[in-house]
Amino acid sequence: MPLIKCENVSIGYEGQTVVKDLNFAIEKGDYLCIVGENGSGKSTLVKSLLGLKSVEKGRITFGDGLRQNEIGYLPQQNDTQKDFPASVYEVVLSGRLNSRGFHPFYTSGDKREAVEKMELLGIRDLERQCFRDLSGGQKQRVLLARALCATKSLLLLDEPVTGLDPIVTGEFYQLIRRINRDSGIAVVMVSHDIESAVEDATHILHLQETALFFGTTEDYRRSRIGRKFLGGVHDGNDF
Ligand SMILES: Nc1ncnc2c1ncn2[C@@H]1O[C@H](COP(=O)(O)OP(=O)(O)OP(=O)(O)O)[C@@H](O)[C@H]1O
Repeated sequence: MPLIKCENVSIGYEGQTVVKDLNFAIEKGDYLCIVGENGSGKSTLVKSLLGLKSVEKGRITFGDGLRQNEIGYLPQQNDTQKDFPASVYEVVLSGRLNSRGFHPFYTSGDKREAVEKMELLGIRDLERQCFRDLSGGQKQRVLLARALCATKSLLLLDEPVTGLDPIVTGEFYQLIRRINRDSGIAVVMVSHDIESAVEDATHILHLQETALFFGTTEDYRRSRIGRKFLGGVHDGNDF
């Protein structure tokens, strides 16, 4: 059974449908990149996967032990998050909040988990530092550790490398790859960087009002839509 299954899903705002008739599934250990132009509905779909926005039609179901509140989410960066006045440790630990339900206090297990994730991502030495004083790359590692504290099976990353320089971007992709391959955690990443997406992802969902393509990366590379967006198709007759 898939971790997430979307069947005939349409989502919109005040009667205006933004994405329609989406069908795709995410299995354990998959690495899915969601690509598409600005305004194609990527973040809207993310909100529905997280349960923050209801669907107009169709259904999203969760399986294989995943519950909707156990998705490890790394949101798109905004200025408020950048200035968050908390220590690295507090930010990472807050990843445990979603699964705590009505229990407001962290357990020793939660604290152990936060330390483990900081070690895994090489940020243990930053634990007492204020989040807002970190570099962009360090902040993303902290937010990734936070997301990992929230899940055992699925990470959802919304444009995680925006604003990072090419070296830090490469390091970040490498981390995600390692987590996906070594821990078997499924990754769903919204990305504008199609070229890097096809390097790492096992599956591609290309959105443009609906799914222009959903399937394996290999099939995407061979498809007309894939070759067009990867720069391989130059005339209207190519197939
Ligand atoms: N809160 C909202 N109310 C009304 N319309 C919205 C809202 N949020 C997004 N939209 C519209 O929905 C469409 C899809 O937006 P969305 O942010 O999901 O696209 P996106 O693919 O994530 O874009 P980008 O790549 O620029 O982040 C756009 O036309 C946008 O204007």
